Amino acid sequence: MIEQIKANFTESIQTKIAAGEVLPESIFKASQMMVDALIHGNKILSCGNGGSAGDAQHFSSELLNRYERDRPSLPAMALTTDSSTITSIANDYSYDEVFSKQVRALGQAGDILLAISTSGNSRNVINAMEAALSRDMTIVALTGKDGGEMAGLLGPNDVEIRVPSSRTARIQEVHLLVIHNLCECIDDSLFPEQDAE
Ligand SMILES: O=C(CO)[C@@H](O)[C@H](O)[C@H](O)[C@H](O)COP(=O)(O)O
Ligand SMILES: [Zn+2]
Repeated sequence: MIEQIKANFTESIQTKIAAGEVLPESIFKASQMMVDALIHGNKILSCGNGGSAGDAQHFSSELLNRYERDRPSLPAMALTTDSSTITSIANDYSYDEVFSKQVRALGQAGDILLAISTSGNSRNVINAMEAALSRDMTIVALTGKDGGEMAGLLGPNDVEIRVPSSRTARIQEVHLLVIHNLCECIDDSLFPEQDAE
């Protein structure tokens, strides 16, 4: 197991190095889409399953509260947190609808959906993207592997940030780094005068 643990560290580091070569432009583009939405009074909704649900909440908490510097709260909402809403939608309709029904209720034109899936094939995330497109929202998709079905849904105004790995855990580890970079770019763009701690 010790060798396996070491190999996991090595693989994670190598995945981050590979991602650092190919993802910075799309991360920056996604951050500027978010900045533009926030400047215009729009908000960011986020969703994903399992570890990606945690990532969706990690991102929204950093906008609603803060990332590294004191600055005003920014409007974001994870669609993964309201157990009453999620269980009733899953119970009465389908688990595939748990995010899309919330997007149709809360999403407004100009808002952004941060859609997170390592496979790109989670049906409830795909349905949330379709709901977002029907609401004239734009999409930032964090994916991995071959981008899955999610990659094929994106238009020219959307951004896919696809981690070059086929292993779910390694992809998730890079997704968190992507989220922190998005937060840093947003803060630098909107609040350049506030110093990071
Ligand atoms: O955290 C992990 C694995 O590291 C799991 O909970 C994982 O997120 C779940 O299996 C998800 O359902 C996978 O969904 P996705 O990334 O393919 O959309
Ligand atoms: Zn995990």
